[in-house]
Amino acid sequence: MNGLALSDVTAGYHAEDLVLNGVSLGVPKGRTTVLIGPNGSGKSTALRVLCGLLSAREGRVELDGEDVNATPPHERVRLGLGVLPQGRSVFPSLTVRQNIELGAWTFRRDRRGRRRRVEELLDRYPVLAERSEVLAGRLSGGQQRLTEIARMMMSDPDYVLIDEPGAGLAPVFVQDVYEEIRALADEGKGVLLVDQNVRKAMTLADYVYVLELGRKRQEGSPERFTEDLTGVVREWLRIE
Ligand SMILES: Nc1ncnc2c1ncn2[C@@H]1O[C@H](COP(=O)(O)OP(=O)(O)OP(=O)(O)O)[C@@H](O)[C@H]1O
Repeated sequence: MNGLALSDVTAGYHAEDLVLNGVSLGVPKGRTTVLIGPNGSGKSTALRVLCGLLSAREGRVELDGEDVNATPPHERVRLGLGVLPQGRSVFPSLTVRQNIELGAWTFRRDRRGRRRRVEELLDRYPVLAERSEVLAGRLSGGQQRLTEIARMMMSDPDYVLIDEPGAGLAPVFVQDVYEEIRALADEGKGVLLVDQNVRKAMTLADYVYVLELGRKRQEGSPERFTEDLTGVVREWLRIE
């Protein structure tokens, strides 16, 4: 079956405790799937299992029908997975172009292909093209995040995992980053977005999963949640 999926997955960091407890979710191509839940509910852990930084103890991790639980992260990139991790991950003392080139794992034996792909991405993101030889540390937070997106796009992934894309960004840049995420789904990629900014994430969502204490609590179309979003969030925060 096409899609990226967790099926009945249990996972944890220490032998004695489980962080994910029988979680199933699916990320189809061309759609934005949003994963929300209170702090510590296991959202980032689910992303780690999907990208291969943590193995599932039980259950299946599927990429287009193939069980990839034992497949290392770099191989998953080759199979079509892209990751935008939480927090800043540009190298400030490298140029924008060099930062983008760092996503070239799939082109490591193809220098010409690598150069061509960097140029394609600079064409796609004119803001970065204008600053391609500038050190990434001198860019605004929004431009740094865009550089990270361009780096992720070097391998032209089918699925992208995005963790808290607006965190640490000034509000004026947040909207641009969400627009870019929308564009990724519009061009056919399967997007899995983990976000604390529930309202913002809902504006992009085609389908929503709610995690609580490592279990799937609810799932459905965003309309279902927007009607009672305040109620859901109040419940997390334990507001009476
Ligand atoms: N590297 C780690 N080693 C040990 N425990 C961890 C590690 N990362 C997360 N945990 C624990 O796993 C649980 C789930 O954390 P996770 O980061 O997946 O939650 P989250 O839903 O993404 O939370 P947040 O919204 O705060 O980012 C928490 O209890 C956390 O303390």
